[in-house]
Amino acid sequence: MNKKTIKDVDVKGKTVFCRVDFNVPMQDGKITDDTRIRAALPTIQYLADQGAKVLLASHLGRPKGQVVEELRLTPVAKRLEELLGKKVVKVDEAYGAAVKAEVDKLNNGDILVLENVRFYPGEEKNDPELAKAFAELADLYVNDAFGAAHRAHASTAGIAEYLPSVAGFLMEKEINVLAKALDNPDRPFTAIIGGAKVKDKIGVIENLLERVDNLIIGGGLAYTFVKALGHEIGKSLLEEDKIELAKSFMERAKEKGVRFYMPVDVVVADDFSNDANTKVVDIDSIPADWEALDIGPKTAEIYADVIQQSKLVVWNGPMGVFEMDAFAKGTKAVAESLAKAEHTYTVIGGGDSAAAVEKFGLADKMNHISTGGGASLEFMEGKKLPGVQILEDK
Ligand SMILES: Nc1ncnc2c1ncn2[C@@H]1O[C@H](COP(=O)(O)OP(=O)(O)O)[C@@H](O)[C@H]1O
Ligand SMILES: O=C(OP(=O)(O)O)[C@H](O)COP(=O)(O)O
Repeated sequence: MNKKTIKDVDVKGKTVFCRVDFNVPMQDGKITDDTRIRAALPTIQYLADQGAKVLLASHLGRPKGQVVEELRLTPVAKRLEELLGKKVVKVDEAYGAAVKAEVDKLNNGDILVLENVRFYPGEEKNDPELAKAFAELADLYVNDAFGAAHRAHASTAGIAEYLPSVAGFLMEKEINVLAKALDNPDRPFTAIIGGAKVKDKIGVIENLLERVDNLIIGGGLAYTFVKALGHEIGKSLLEEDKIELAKSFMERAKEKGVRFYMPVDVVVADDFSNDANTKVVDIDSIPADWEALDIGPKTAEIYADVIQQSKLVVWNGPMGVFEMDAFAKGTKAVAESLAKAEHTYTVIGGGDSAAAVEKFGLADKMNHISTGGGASLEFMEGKKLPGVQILEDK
């Protein structure tokens, strides 16, 4: 990464406005997965150890510019305190006189968690007045919120106009892993693209086709490709208006010498439910009234073989409706193959694929699980992330 990081600046005695992505899943006021808090610890710990006064800013959920009691960052600050084993102060606003008064009380190495930045309408509008108000609290801006790096908001982008701005360690790691994969991959390089809609993955498939050796397609989006090959797909997901695009992707793969893998068999169901009747059929035999909700065992075996032979695999999107056990086998087989591939560097592109790997208890077997779903997707599309662009070049 050609951006300055916290290692390139002196932070001792400085007040640092550190944007993190503490947008964690919550249920009944409890954090159900603290991965994102843990992922930010190296930066927070380093800043504190170096003698900075650390202000932590994050969004939580989508409160749309107003205070939503359940979306306060208080439980997050508490969890952070437990993880760090040291006192963390929490304030109920994110800028202004009351916050400034708390900041003035901080000693070097102290940590203060600000309130949910999306309680203010200016945040998502990237309002310069709000950005300035955030900047007035601090001497330095650190962006460690990779998961929100595709958002040009006041605390992820605007603030950098008013303060020296550098990346945190999580941001640096995420960008380095993804950039290495796209620009200088170890080969064979395989991308596995699944999930629900072709529409959401067009940019990623387009960009990856220029870079990979193998492209594996699965999930609901596969059936638009299957249809494009002339097979009947019954009631499986279809985006009629993307059939021509699917054809053009397959043609482009041929031109580029990219091996394009599609399901050869599938699990079909007579209902979109865990207790539906199911059977495994070949890809050219999907019954008219049934829908394909997972890849079949032959397909899973082929995909697993390709994974074992790859040096680098990037995975985005499940192979089937993995939330229901009846249709989780294909996604599980891919996850297990990745877990077992010792000579393969495995990158999980956030979102549902990360959730699937967690669900199967295989997270610690992956080399890199991105903390950003949308952000890693946009990066893999070749888009510039605003939260990175605004940081100072090395
Ligand atoms: N064959 C299928 N039919 C319908 N939905 C599917 C199928 N395969 C996967 N899905 C659904 O796709 C969803 C994930 O899609 P998406 O949001 O595009 O993935 P990601 O979050 O990994 O980018 C999951 O909820 C999953 O149930
Ligand atoms: O959870 C997030 O996105 P993700 O689910 O795509 O990884 C980020 O915190 C960004 O949140 P947002 O999509 O409300 O801007």
